[in-house]
Amino acid sequence: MSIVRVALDLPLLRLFDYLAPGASASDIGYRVSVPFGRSLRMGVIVDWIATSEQPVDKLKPVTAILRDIPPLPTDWLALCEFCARYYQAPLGEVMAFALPPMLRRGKHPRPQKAKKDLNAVSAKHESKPASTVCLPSLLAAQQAAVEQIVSTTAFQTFLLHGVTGSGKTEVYLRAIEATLAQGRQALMLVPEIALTPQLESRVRARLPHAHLVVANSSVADAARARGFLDALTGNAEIVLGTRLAIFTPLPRLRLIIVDEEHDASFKQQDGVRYSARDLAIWRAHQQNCPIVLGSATPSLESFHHALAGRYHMLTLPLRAVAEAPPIVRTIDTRREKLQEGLSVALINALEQRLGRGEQSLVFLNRRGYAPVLACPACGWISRCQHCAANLVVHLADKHLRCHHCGFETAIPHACPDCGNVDLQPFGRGTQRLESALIERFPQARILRVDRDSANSAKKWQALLASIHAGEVDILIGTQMLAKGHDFPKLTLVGAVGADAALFAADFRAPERLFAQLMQVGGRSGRADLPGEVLIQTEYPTHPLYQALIDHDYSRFAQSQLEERKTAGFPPFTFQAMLRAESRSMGESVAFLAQARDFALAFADSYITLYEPVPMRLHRLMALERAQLLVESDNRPALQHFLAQWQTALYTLKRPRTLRWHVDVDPLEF
Ligand SMILES: Nc1ncnc2c1ncn2[C@@H]1O[C@H](COP(=O)(O)OP(=O)(O)OP(=O)(O)O)[C@@H](O)[C@H]1O
Ligand SMILES: [Zn+2]
Repeated sequence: MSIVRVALDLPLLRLFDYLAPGASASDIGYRVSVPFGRSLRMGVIVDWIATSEQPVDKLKPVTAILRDIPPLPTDWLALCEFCARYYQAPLGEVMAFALPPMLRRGKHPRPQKAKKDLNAVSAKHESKPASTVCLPSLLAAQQAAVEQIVSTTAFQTFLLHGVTGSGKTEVYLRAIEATLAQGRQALMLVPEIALTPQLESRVRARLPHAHLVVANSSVADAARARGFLDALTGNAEIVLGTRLAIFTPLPRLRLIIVDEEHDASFKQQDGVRYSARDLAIWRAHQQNCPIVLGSATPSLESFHHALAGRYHMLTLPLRAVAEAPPIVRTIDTRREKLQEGLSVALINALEQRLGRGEQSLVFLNRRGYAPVLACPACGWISRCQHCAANLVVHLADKHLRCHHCGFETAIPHACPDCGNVDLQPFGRGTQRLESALIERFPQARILRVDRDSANSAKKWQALLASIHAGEVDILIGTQMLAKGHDFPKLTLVGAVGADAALFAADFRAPERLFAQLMQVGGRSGRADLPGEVLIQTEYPTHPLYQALIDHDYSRFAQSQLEERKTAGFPPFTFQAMLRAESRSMGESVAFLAQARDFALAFADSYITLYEPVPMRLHRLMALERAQLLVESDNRPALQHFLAQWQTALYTLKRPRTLRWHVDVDPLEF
């Protein structure tokens, strides 16, 4: 018998066998079209076998094996298998996600007309570097980092800890260049789509002849499929993309770079809940090649591994161009009546920059005008009908909007409960800050950059261009602006509203706040002008702010690690979350309780199962959500437990509308 085993995109943990007369082991990795129920489905052949556990007369024949593109290579299948196993997802779902949409549907892109010479495989990176580009001579620390990376021929995880503006990107470029010179491929991951264009142009400027593929969800269907195939066939030399790029097949992969490795965007929060950074490390191990995790504020997980000697730490302690890092100060707002959220000290500093023709950035990580609209007469507040969240006031287009489900409604003229016409916006978002600054500095050119003002790639590029052209005096931005950008005329960063994150319930909140402030502060004083960072706070002596003032990531990180150790949080324990959502909280909790009882029967002493509880955002899009935390200080034990549990969970009785999923190494609580 010639039988193929197929992974189908179904929420089932099993594979499916089909008859495939004439098939052979060399068909493993081809996409295949098969009958399923009353329709046809696309899948991937993951095995070729002689006998099935199913009776042969029950097996249906495949409809067609699609050999129009080369088979997906074994190491790619192995990556998907690992991802499925580790993150407790069906293999077919992982593969469907890992393939570009066009290939997943069984189509393939039309071959592109040969582009004139652009990617000509001939005249590229021969011995001398691209002649027209003038290479900066590396600082000693950069040089040392590059040498260590390029001289490493086997698997090794490097943690490139470099302060903002220390020239990490320069190190990546050199390492990529060396990789390409050996005729190998490099993969570079960035946390956000918004960061790909500028990096792409830097790579292209440095390696103009290299065949570069960009992989992210905003790339058009055909181009994405073509990029995937270019990588698969070995034509592409550099793949640059967001987390999904980790699934690009690369037969000659020799170097992986994960920029801003601490960024939570590397973890997918729905569907297949994988961490691209962690998969990248697995992939580097699989390929026996070096991987570089870069950050000014490494994740505590990575830093912990580096301290323990599992990762090799490379440090860039100095900025590459500016003399000194920006001076960081706190502004004590305890005794001050703020003017629309702004302290006198910050206003003066902004004024000074205006006078000198320099740029400033006011950082507030909350978009909209105000987080809630309230009625002072009766206590009504704007709540989302579908979520356990407030509707945010968006004055720019006169709407109340839920930032969780997107529900929106016009701002009411009067209180829906008592008719009072004097409704008050409470708190402050970027739009409100913008109005306040326009009022205070009428002569200044003020630009707000957040997901509302930059809601398309085009708008975002236009905003960036006008900042670079020096057409802006004061920028107002969320964390969108905090990452990766180089604005030479920016000399002042003011942070407002940061305190909120100091006492958040999430144990990762301080880590995120520190990273955000460090990163946004790092936007200032990157060229020859000195930078200053002012943090408005009611807790000026808080150790987190003190560590920022001293530019001491390491002190902050070590004290956080101490706290995590005492509290038994990651990276000292490993976690997984079982979540359920349904039309009633009772149902969701009951399902989890049942799952817990079930688990108690086989969970060994390594496993701690907590009680099911409502999630913090306990209602989202009219679904009531609960979760159950599982913890262990032994990762293999946790993995073993989850695999058993997962199988059992599929058999549990549940209301038809209830959905559940497992999230391994969750970042959201
Ligand atoms: N050795 C060098 N000599 C001169 N200029 C350099 C050198 N290395 C980097 N630069 C320049 O310094 C600036 C910052 O470098 P780069 O963007 O690589 O830093 P980074 O660490 O990646 O920054 P961040 O993480 O803060 O975005 C860039 O303008 C870059 O061209
Ligand atoms: Zn909502």
